[in-house]
Amino acid sequence: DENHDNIIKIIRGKNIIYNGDIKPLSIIIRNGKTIGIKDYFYNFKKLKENYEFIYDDFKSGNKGMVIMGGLVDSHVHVNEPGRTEWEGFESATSAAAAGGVTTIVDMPLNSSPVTTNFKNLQDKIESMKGKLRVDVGLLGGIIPGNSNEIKKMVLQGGVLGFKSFLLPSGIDEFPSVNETDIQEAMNQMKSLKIEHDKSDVIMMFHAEVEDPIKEATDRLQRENADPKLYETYLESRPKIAENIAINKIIEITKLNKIVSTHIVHLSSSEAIKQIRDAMDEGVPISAETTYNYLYLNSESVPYGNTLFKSAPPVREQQNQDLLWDAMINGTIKLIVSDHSPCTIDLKQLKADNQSIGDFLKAWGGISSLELGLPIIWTQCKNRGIPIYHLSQWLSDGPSKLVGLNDRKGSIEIGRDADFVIFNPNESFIVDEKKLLLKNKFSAYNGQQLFGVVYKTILRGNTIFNKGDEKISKIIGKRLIKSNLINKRDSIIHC
Ligand SMILES: NC(=O)NC(NC(N)=O)C(=O)[O-]
Ligand SMILES: [Zn+2]
Ligand SMILES: [Zn+2]
Repeated sequence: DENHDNIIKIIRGKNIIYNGDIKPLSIIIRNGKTIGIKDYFYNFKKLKENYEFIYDDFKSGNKGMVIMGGLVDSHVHVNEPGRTEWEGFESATSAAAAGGVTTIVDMPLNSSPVTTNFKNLQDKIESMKGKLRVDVGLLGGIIPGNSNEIKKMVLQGGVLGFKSFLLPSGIDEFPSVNETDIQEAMNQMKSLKIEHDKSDVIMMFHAEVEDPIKEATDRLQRENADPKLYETYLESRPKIAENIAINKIIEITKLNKIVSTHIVHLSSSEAIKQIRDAMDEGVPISAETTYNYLYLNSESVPYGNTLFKSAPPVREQQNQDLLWDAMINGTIKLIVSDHSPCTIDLKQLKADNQSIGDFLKAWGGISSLELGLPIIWTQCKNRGIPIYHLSQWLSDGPSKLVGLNDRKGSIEIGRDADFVIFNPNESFIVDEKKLLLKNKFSAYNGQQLFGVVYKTILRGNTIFNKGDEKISKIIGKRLIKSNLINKRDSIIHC
């Protein structure tokens, strides 16, 4: 395939993010892998073989371009098979490529069937064939009574981890779990770690409990609060719903010691301290936050614009600032999209962009997969945060979470030659109609963002150039953890 042509390819740039720094370098690539990182003025004749440039700003002039490892987005709801009118592998991986994202990890819902057993996993893998524009990893789902599916989904299905909800997910086929269900799953995960030589994978949780949300919602409805007012929705999902859930997960993780757990899409800044204290005690727990919680704030959500609805909710500006503090002090090490698109009617909106939706009835999920790099860079630029953090937070953090960091993440010898080339000083106004996503409605429409993607490279192959309206190379692969690839059990490949 495209990765065995044995030709030496070179990327030479003045501003390459490498090893926590940004400097002029030449990157040597062969068969889809980074095999050398040399000085900008390296004498390529030393290679003693033909080579070609993928990108070289020595002649063209740098024009401020920055090069970093391709983004890894470990929290994407692709929703295929089944709900392909919401998204699908073709549109999701095309949007990813246009956004400099070279790896995505698909959540076990809102596809139908949900990925909660080996058979459904095979259906999912079948549905991926001939569609992948970037590399894709899969997560399984933990629901009541399916813990007997865990080992097979890892050892033969190659899932990178599991996800479960502590309250209803919004999808009937994917019910929430209680402590008993979690412990049953944990027992299987421990066995994977001990009996199957460390074939352990990450266990992720949607961390909100239901009671505080029910109480708040009932009170708001008794008070006749306006459901089209974002404030009403925000009050219906108080931080304590996250704080209690996270405390439960920390206790379960402490009890089970060797199974690593992860809090997805942390929004409550009040939970940062308990997560940090647990991490400092050596509890194998981590947390992510999302592009949305680090860019948007509740004060700015327009009346009735349910495109801004997610669960947990986008909270106040002050909460956003505290999440940024947690990024900078290393409590939160990764930022993901939690791309959760749906059709516009499920948002209680019409396609006219003027309509007003009911936040309490609308689907919870914000669509942002294609915009992560400019969303986060714009915030970093405004907050004076050095640009090399992008590689740590948007590439290395997510790839470490799902055990892919031997191949995916920041630029490094031995890793896949995945890169994004972008201009951090150039801005654009988000035009939702130009997004490659299937449902072209965005909470970010009209925003001025800095960081224009010029080129995306997947394993040494250019898959996107600025201005491309479709991604024609279909060279994405399904990703399985390296220690499982050569397992005696037959891994099913897509
Ligand atoms: N079923 C979903 O897609 N849910 C997602 N929805 C959000 N975040 O609003 C999520 O991650 O919980
Ligand atoms: Zn969730
Ligand atoms: Zn999600």
